[in-house]
Amino acid sequence: MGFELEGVGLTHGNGFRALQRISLRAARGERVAVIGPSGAGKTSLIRLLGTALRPSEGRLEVLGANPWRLSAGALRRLRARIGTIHQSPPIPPRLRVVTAIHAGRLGRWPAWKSLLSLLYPVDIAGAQAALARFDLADRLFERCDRLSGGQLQRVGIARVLYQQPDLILADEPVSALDPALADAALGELVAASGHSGASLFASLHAVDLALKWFPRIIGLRGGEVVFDLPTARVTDSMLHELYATEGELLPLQTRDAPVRTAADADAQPAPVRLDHCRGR
Ligand SMILES: Nc1ncnc2c1ncn2[C@@H]1O[C@H](COP(=O)(O)OP(=O)(O)OP(=O)(O)O)[C@@H](O)[C@H]1O
Repeated sequence: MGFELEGVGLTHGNGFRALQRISLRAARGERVAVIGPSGAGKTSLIRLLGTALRPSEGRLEVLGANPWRLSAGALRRLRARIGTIHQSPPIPPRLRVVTAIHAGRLGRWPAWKSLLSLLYPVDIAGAQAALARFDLADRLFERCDRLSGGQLQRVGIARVLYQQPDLILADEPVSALDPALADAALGELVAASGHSGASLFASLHAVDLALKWFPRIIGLRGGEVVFDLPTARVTDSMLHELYATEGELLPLQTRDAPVRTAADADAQPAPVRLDHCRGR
């Protein structure tokens, strides 16, 4: 099993209720995208699955275990099986790319190897192969603070693939990339997760990318699941309803409808054609 949530709610420390009545199940190896307007609770849900946050109520299992009933050692081992791709990778700026990639396996390597990897890169070929997937093999010894935001985001994806986790959580993994690169990087992530058999759960701002690369889509709004469907059954009207609070145009990576300007304010929005981006 990838994960299972039953009646899960999350109230943040300031009393804000970010998630409620969440019941979801994903099988091992499943690929699921979560979409929804800003503030819907996508990041909160990913942080719950990554065991960074503890549910305020309900039942949560990740990779077959309730993280909050495990001993400290077992929780550490579970976390080493989960790879999280952050929108802005938490990578110390002065670190070299090769060390940032190796950091993906620190939780899996024995202590001596982890320590050695900080002093001297222990698996240069492995790190280079992970970077090559994202056209960054030549940046292996670059300092991370000399990379662009988009390059750093791809290093963050490469690091998680190098980790070889059983569950990949991706929070807006390609938000800093231009459309062509975003599509290619997401394609690599999908291919790599398919190859390794890891479950992939990603939040995506761009609806067209979600429809193209994921066979199952969860629509989240106001901390609740609005729909949870195979991609082929998600209709354009469901999508427009999900994003109703964000205006009439859907957030797309590659927009083929004209962008609405103030001058168009009274005009009917052009329909967004989504058929071409469904299904892979
Ligand atoms: N640590 C926190 N303390 C209090 N409220 C929080 C905290 N983190 C998130 N929230 C609130 O919870 C709600 C959901 O936030 P979350 O970041 O999960 O949404 P999101 O769907 O990922 O949004 P976005 O697409 O803008 O990143 C928001 O209203 C946010 O302000």
